Amino acid sequence: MQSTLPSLFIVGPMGAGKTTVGKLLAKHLGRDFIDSDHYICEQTGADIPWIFEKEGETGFREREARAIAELTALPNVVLATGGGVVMQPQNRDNLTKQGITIYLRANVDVQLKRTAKDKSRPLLNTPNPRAVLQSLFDVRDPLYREVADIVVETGDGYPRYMLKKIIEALKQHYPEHMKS
Ligand SMILES: Nc1ncnc2c1ncn2[C@@H]1O[C@H](COP(=O)(O)OP(=O)(O)O)[C@@H](O)[C@H]1O
Ligand SMILES: O=C(O)C1=C[C@@H](OP(=O)(O)O)[C@@H](O)[C@H](O)C1
Ligand SMILES: [Mg+2]
Repeated sequence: MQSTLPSLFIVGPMGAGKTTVGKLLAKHLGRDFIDSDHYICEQTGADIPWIFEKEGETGFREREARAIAELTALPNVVLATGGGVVMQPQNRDNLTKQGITIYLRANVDVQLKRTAKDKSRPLLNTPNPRAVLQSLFDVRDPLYREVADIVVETGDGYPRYMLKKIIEALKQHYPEHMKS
């Protein structure tokens, strides 16, 4: 029975497809979808570039930690997080204890391609986004792995294919929750 499946949290780097695939996953499971970045923007009444500009990354991380504490406590949701969520121990703790965490893993080439045109990620507003993505990946990949119950590799597959892979992984890891 799907109703007993805990809340699902999606982590991974910028451009992995957390927001896009998370929405599809929520729809497929008939659950509410929440994106922590959207939630933070709603609560703040401002977008992410504005928060970074006025409050710095530190201000954004404080808002993010409060949002994650609230959102990971909700039952029956699919929650897409921002790529930096794993940097704070209290976020890792909340993700680990309150639901099933899926690491959507993407290499730097894929991340670069998918984030190139979008200017809403302040950390990539730099002359060398590839170098930034690589150094973030080096630091964060072990932390994503630390919190993840499931790791799903995203290559060239379209969002629908990623959805299929996640459903297959959930069925394999949690057959008791995923009888269809
Ligand atoms: N599997 C995929 N294949 C192709 N494009 C994708 C895929 N997943 C996401 N995208 C595209 O990549 C961009 C970033 O996706 P997004 O969901 O915002 O990533 P994240 O939330 O992990 O940063 C969007 O333009 C989205 O349409
Ligand atoms: O990797 C990061 O530190 C960030 C990722 C972004 O979310 P996405 O991973 O959804 O792009 C957003 O939270 C913010 O720009 C910071
Ligand atoms: Mg996102």
